[in-house]
Amino acid sequence: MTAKISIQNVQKSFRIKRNLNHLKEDSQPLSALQDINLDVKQGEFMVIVGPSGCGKSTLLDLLAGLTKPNSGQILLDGKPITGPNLDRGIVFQQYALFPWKTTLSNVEFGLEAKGVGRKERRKIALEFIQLVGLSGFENRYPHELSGGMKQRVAIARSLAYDPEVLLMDEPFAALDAQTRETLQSELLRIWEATKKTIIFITHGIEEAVYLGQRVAVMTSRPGRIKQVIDIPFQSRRSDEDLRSNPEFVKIRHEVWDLLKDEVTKAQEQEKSKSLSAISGVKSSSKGVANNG
Ligand SMILES: Nc1ncnc2c1ncn2[C@@H]1O[C@H](COP(=O)(O)OP(=O)(O)OP(=O)(O)O)[C@@H](O)[C@H]1O
Repeated sequence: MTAKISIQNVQKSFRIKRNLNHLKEDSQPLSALQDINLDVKQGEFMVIVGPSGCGKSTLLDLLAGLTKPNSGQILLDGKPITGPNLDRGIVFQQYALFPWKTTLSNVEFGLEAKGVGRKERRKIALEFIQLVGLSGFENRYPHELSGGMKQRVAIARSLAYDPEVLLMDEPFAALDAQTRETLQSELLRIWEATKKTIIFITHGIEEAVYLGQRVAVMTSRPGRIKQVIDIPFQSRRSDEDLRSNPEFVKIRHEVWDLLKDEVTKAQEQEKSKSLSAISGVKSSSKGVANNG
């Protein structure tokens, strides 16, 4: 069976300036992603977890079609992704809502772009506002909503135009712990109701194990897929507190074991990046002084 999404031998690098002299030849490649191979099934909830700076957002941008890989390809239903399209919905960490539009208009926005008529648009938007638990807040503006509510609007907006795949880039990272947990279980309910394929990026291990049917663990930069772990829980939304279930705790440890060396490496990379940035600033300001 063809995978819904197939990431094949994907590499991505960026050119970064070595110092503040804006000379083209003074840039060097930074390898962000290397040899990424991952197939995601139709209707699957796939979580990608990795340390800071390992290339998670870069991977999501590639899936969204916002950037292109240097080599390799990403297929959606067997066809290469060549740019952004309404077949993929995206929810970012920052709410990305239009501040001048109400909840209803924000949710209707993608439908408008898809050419859905006014009456139908309203009907569909109201259904999704209800699905995310925001009935009664249709006429509120984003500044009148809490962080969690704004993220519900963003989810409703992405789902309303019926994308094939929902891409989520740390959507709950900016929320307080209680709101985050509530939205995690709400998201599972919404996923079960809509049967969408979801690719969810996080650096939270507990979040990954709670949400994912499979969890792909990434290495530190250049990001590769270190291992993909199957999460065996059938229904995660039972009354039982799954997070304290011994099996859950065991898998959480397993993911942490895979991740901890990568986190240490990522921290070392960050440290040396800051140091070279400082020395870059020093040498470039010296350059300016010498030139003067
Ligand atoms: N446009 C860009 N130009 C240059 N370097 C970039 C660009 N985008 C990302 N990078 C670099 O690529 C690497 C991966 O970045 P990315 O944002 O994908 O990581 P991440 O895993 O999402 O990090 P975090 O968890 O901290 O958000 C980082 O070293 C980052 O500095």
